[in-house]
Amino acid sequence: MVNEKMKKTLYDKIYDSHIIYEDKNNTSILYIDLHLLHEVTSPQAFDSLRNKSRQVRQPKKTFATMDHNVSTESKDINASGSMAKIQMEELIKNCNEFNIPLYDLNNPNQGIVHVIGPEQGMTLPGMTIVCGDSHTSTHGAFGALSFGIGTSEVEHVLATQTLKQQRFKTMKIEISGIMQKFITAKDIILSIIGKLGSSGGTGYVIEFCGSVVENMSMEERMTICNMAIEMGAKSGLIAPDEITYAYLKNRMYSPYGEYWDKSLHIWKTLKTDKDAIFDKTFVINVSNLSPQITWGTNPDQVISVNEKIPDFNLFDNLVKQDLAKSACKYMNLKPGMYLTDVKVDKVFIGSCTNARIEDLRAASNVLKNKKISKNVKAIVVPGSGLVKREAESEGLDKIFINAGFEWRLPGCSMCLGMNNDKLSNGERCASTSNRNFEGRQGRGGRTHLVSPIMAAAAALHGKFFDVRKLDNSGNN
Ligand SMILES: CC(C)[C@H](C(=O)O)[C@@H](O)C(=O)O
Ligand code: SF4
Repeated sequence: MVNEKMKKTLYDKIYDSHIIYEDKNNTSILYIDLHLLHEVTSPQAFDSLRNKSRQVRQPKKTFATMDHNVSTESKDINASGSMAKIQMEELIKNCNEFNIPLYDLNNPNQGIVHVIGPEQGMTLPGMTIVCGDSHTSTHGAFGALSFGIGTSEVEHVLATQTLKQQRFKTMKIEISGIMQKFITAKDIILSIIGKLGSSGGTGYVIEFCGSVVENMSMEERMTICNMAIEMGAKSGLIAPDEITYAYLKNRMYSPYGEYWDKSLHIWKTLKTDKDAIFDKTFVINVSNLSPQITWGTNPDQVISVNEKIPDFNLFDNLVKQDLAKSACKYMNLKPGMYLTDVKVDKVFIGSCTNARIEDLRAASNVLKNKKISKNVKAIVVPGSGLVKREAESEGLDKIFINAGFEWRLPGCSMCLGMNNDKLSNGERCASTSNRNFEGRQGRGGRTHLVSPIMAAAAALHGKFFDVRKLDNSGNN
């Protein structure tokens, strides 16, 4: 148990303030402030609740959206096939029965759960937030303790608004240096995952800090926390500050009037104490960072755009060598190759990692007055209805469409291919999403994770391209 006089990390502060009960083995029951639901991981939880004749304890602290298998071409519930239809219909039925607000296909603000939570002001500093979805870590960008849970835990939270938890270890990742032009939050988090490995964060909640993080927008911070899970971490956290408050002011569910002032007062205490001790610390300077691209089937198999695919015989352990070998085979690549010599078939700009307004602004800026390669099929899928409308009001849709992209409806889409947006066998994709596992975007599909501007540059050239070398004169 943490001694009250001890200096605390931000994680400990949030954790401690939500304990309802803690036993001598440090197992706690935590109060949950916000529970987010989507169509894929909630149906069994509701069924089970119904079977036990239980109610949803706090329907007003629960929000649902349809995102994973919605069509991005039509608002028709039948458009993504029968399984998708069943899951969406179940969600509608369950939300009606239990009085839970639902962002359904016809809601103008429907979108990816991790995009709409923050933009509607549901996600607030100091909260505990859960969802049956691993990328719930995204909400940590606001200084909220947020993590993914399994379906039986979804049921438990629905019924009790609490969750059994163990205290996790804490890791501090300090990001310093200067972010050069064309280097994005995506490049930073990919390079951190590359250095620490896909299990480097296992057992930890990671607090990201340092001058680079302090200067980041909320969109950039969300990209960082979103991918903390890809290094195995329980969650990512960033202390709230003026940038956080400015983002949250006047959002739909943000506190207002005197509640805003009271909240600010509390939010300002949400910082790791000066001498608090982390279980592990990692420091990275990003001044010399180049744009990153994954070459393998795991987010930690990543290189700079100007590097060759590594000779895995030089890797220090056999497991890593084997993984790299099979990844190269699946990806149809060889050590020593440059990805800038490799053609792409599809480009996907979307997902809860990189489908927010700033991501679309950045990508469209690269595409302005240019045409994508004839050999590439490219889609842009805004993270939410709000992002889509905002982008359209700025004319970004026109830039994408004129360049040759398809401008789609919001959803998870080709991030995981649960709708019709998939890669075919052997197709290669420059994707702004967060996972590149075998078959992630469709059976036999080959995914390379990149930033939105690197994805746009790949679309223009028909192969991977160093976005820093783009000609701004209007030629590709
Ligand atoms: C479908 C869902 C359970 C899954 C997750 O938890 O992450 C999905 O969102 C993903 O990104 O793979
Ligand atoms: S966009 Fe991708 S990573 Fe995010 S919740 Fe949807 S499927 Fe999961």
